[in-house]
Amino acid sequence: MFTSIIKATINFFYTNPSGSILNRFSKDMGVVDTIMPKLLIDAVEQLVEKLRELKQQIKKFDNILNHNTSACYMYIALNTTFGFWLDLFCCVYLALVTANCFWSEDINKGDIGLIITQAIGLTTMFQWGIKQWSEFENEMTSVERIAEYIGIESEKDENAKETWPRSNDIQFKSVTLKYKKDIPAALNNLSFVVAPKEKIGIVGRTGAGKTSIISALFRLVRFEGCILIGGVDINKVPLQTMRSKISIIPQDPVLFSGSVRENLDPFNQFEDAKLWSILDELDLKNFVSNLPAGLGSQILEKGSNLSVGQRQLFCLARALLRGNKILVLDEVTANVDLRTDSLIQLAIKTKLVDCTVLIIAHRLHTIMNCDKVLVMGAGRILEYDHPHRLLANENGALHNLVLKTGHCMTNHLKKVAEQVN
Ligand SMILES: Nc1ncnc2c1ncn2[C@@H]1O[C@H](COP(=O)(O)OP(=O)(O)OP(=O)(O)O)[C@@H](O)[C@H]1O
Repeated sequence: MFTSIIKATINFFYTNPSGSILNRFSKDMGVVDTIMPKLLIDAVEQLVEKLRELKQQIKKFDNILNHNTSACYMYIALNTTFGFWLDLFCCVYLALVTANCFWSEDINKGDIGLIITQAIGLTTMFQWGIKQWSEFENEMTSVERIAEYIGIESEKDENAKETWPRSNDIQFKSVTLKYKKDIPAALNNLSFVVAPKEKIGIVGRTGAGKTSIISALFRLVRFEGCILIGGVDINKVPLQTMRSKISIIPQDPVLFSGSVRENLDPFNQFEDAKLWSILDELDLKNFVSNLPAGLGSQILEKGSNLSVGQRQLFCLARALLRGNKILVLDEVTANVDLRTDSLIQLAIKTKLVDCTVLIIAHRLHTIMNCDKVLVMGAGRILEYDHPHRLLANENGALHNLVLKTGHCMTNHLKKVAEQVN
């Protein structure tokens, strides 16, 4: 660089300021002399280090491969040796049998052939049996490995509270639920309290958010805010425990292919007498006892050999058996005849006295006996009070809903108005 600069044309010195030329001789030369060699050395060191690690890895791999191959080799060698000794043993046995045939005078000559072929058949069977047994023994390692995992220590469920819930009150605190980010919330800052043993009817137009309340209660969808049952945040209770303590009878009742007994008591926890008494209470006793095998009679997948009403009643029977203190009925009476409807209403009144019951209803008369009615609209609470008090308010949401349901309920409304007056 120095020689080139010395021999440079004068034009170069006109166009390049002396500071810039000095910079090449000071800073740039400094970088080339001090920093670059260090960087290069570091880079090469890293490469060498990697190569060394790679070499070690290859050694390790070779070692492991050697172990594996020697184990395989031992296995094959042992198998071959075992086969060899087995063959030898059988040969000795055959030789002894044959020799015995020749030396023994009692044996007919014609039988000798038969004895030898039978002995050969026997040894073949013996060899095959022993080989299969030894294979079986070898494969037992899989059983051992499975057994090892069966016995592993389970994670301790610190939060599992057998006693939960101590009381069956439900409290929604500012619950907001959104199914997707870019759509409006299905529940909007919802807060209400259900006292223990209260029967609450949940009504509202389609899409108002009734089912979403249940989705939040069962933690089917994530929500903001909190829901307390018995004073405990349900998010802090293990999901399995939480769901097992709330019974739900969905609109489409869940029955599976199996006996009546299995459908009522899937975990076989109750005596037949208890099952019959529940069936009796729900007016199903006659029906089941007239079936060919009583409690052992078959119910088809989804209960397709039962009417919708019977399916609902069977589900209700199952819920009653479980004895959970919180029950959710989702549009239960929407598709049933009036008799089944009144049976379900009666069961709620008489059998579920100690239970907190949430009833989502389209048929408004079904929730008129409830302690309170929650009227939903666009994910918010429009009204929440005793049904008769709500009906008395002519501008109220429930009053309007009832007016839209037609003649039968309007009469009911008149009666209520008379009672209130
Ligand atoms: N899985 C879902 N994904 C996206 N949006 C949903 C989903 N389920 C419900 N929604 C929306 O959330 C809102 C409330 O629905 P929800 O099912 O709670 O109403 P509902 O009152 O039970 O209605 P219905 O009486 O017709 O059953 C509706 O706008 C609905 O479109």
